[in-house]
Amino acid sequence: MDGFRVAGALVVGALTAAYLYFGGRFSIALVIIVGYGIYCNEASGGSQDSQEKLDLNKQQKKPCCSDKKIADGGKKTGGCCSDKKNGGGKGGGCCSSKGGKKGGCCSSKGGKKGGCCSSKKNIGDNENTATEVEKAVNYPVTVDFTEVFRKPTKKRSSTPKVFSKNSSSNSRVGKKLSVSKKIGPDGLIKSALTISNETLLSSQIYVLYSSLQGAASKAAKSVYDKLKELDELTNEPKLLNLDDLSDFDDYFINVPVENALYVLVLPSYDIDCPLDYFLQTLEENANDFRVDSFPLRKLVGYTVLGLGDSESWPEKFCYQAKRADHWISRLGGRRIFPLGKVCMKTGGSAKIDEWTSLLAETLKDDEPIIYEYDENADSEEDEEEGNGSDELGDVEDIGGKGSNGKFSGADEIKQMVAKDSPTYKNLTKQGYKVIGSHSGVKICRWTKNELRGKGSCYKKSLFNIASSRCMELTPSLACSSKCVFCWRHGTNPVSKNWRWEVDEPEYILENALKGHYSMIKQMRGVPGVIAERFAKAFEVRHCALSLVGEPILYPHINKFIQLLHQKGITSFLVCNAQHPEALRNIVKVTQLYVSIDAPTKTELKKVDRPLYKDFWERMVECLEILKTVQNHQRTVFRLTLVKGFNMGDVSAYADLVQRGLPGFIEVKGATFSGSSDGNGNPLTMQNIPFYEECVKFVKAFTTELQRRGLHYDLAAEHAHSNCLLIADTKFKINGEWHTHIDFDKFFVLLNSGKDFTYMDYLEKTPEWALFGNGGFAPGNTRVYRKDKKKQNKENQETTTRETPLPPIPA
Ligand SMILES: Cc1cc2nc3c(=O)[nH]c(=O)nc-3n(C[C@H](O)[C@H](O)[C@H](O)COP(=O)(O)O)c2cc1C
Ligand code: SF4
Repeated sequence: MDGFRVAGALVVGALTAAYLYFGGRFSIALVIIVGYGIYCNEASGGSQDSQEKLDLNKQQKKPCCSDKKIADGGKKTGGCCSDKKNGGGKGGGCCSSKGGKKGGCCSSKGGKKGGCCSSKKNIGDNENTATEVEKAVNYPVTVDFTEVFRKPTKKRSSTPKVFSKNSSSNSRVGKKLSVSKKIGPDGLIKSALTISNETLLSSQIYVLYSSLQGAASKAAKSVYDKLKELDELTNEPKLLNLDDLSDFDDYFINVPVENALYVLVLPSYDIDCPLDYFLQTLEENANDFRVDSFPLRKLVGYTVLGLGDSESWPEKFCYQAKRADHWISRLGGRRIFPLGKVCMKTGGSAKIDEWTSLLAETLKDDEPIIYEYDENADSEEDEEEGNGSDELGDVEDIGGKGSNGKFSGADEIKQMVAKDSPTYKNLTKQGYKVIGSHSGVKICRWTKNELRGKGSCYKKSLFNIASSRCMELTPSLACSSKCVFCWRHGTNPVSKNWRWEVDEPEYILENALKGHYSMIKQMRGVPGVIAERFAKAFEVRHCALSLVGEPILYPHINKFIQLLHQKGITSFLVCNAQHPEALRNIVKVTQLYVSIDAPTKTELKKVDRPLYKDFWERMVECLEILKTVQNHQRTVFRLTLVKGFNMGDVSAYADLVQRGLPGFIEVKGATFSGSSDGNGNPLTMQNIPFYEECVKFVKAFTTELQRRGLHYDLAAEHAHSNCLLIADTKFKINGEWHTHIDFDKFFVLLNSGKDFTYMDYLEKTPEWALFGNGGFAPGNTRVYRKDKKKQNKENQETTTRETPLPPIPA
């Protein structure tokens, strides 16, 4: 066959040459030669060609040189190195075979199909296949860090420096972060992210802490001081208390600056504490489909230092720090240094120093920091099986596994204020009686004052309450806001919803009354106590449901109110306008308050620091409820004025009044409750308005309401506590204000079972309580403080600004 083709070629060649010799056209001669070539090729490859292609494909799935089958028997299929037969074969060239037409191999520049080794064209063709080959044999994948350790383009250095010893010429300049995927020996996909020390040193470090008793706050300060000493740092670190953050999302979904690095210093408590809310927020964000899956990838990195007590809480040692570490990692944070766990019982501060020094060294060290994580760890199953952890994460030992697959530490129903908690100690130290695990009573200073004939509270002036027979109580010490003027902020539990053990309403009322009466009893030796008032004080007539926290959070609030009424105790319920559903369902109360702490969304966020993201919508909904579903109640807007926060815009307040149409608007200047250090209350005396400023505000407010055609006017006042009352003019009957309450009538109506409204239990406002008359109740003797000028010798005060007062009364 070959001889025939050679002869044929000679004949065709000779004929073509003769054709040209006799003046034939060159193009036609070329066509003849090429046509013959194709003919020969078809004839020889013909039947074998398709099989050849198949074989070739098979070969491509295998490493070339070691393919025994090909080496032994391949004739026209792409052979390979050392295949002598194929060495000169036409169909399958190999090493150094320059002329191979098909299936070239090593160095084969011209190979067209199924090549190997360094044939450029073939490598390109087989790229995907090659990856599969690697996977199939589970080749170790080299993680290339080289592009990472380039100095970032910034002022610190003029010449780009290669930091890594592993760097190669392939590195791409300017990339700070490299992600390489590999399959670990366990078959799980792992990623390695690396970060340069230059990036760390030029980051903005935030030392964030939470502390109940001060240890974590001290530790955070020491970490902060130590990091501040690092000359290599471009930016001075910042020290922040987590309790002072008005919105965790500003730091844990968004980041304050693009080069932020967090160092968290966290204690652990197996009782309810503010840290719970922080952890709950992290967890919620990690599971919230509306939140970007890895919002904290924006961070340069983070690390957590946990403080705890391994002797007393061996199983829950630093469990909250571990949880924080876990959730930040789940949110995409890159751990740049291992979680520290320090037992504060044994050499705590030395260990904190050691951890901090190592952290500082790590920041400076230009060795690669490799952060590995298991991408499969995102599912709860993995958490359950402990797969979701890495060596540093150490998450599987955080509590046990709850029935729903979450950590038991998170699942356990805790007590809101357990007896051994710092909150409990704080409260009792300040004269509170904690009832059960979530309620509290405290005898109010006005109750004591009235017992001694020294004046009554503003509710006496505005609504006829007998302060000496009033019990101030909350069935929920926890709140869903962190108001700037709340003196309890920083230690009381915060939560959007109820998540604690629940005490029965009967139990709470019985023990609250016991607690209240025991506190009254203590007054018997106090000079000046009026015997008659003292005796009557053992028959509580009013219950101010406020004190601290959010009473409406308590799941049995309605039952509790009904129990009060059954005992002939009136109910003054104050709520924070964040729980519309609960408000909608609230039963008849003597007076229903809604706190309006600011007139606009921005200001409300600033003042109340609410936990709900839709806090404004919630408040607006509550106002609508007052106007509609609850319009049979005696409704009151309570405004607490804080200078510099919420005293600017009477018009915006008027908008809210239009929405809710309350019967009354009670305006009260905020009370100074101590300095901001420690309790997270940012107010100073400069934020406490003078009474004159409150009056000015109220007058402007009333004018604005009237300008809008709303029938409100200034009705009463209690100058002593910076308090004024604006009322709907429907309470001005025959030219006389009726802002007071006929309590007997209220109970008669309530017990009648008939429908009734607030207009059915009114009482005339006495002269002394009307606006302009000061509101100091008769039967009491005004006492001036020694250091205070007697501005008014009558039984009347004008301002409370000079002396810090106790917390805001109900
Ligand atoms: C009531 C209470 C509960 C505690 N629970 C734990 C705990 O579950 N795990 C732990 O490791 N440490 C626990 N501790 C120890 C504290 O975490 C440790 O004392 C820490 O230093 C307190 O920090 P702080 O002073 O900043 O609040 C508890 C301490 C108290 C008082
Ligand atoms: S201030 Fe509040 S708790 Fe105190 S007596 Fe007046 S209404 Fe009652």
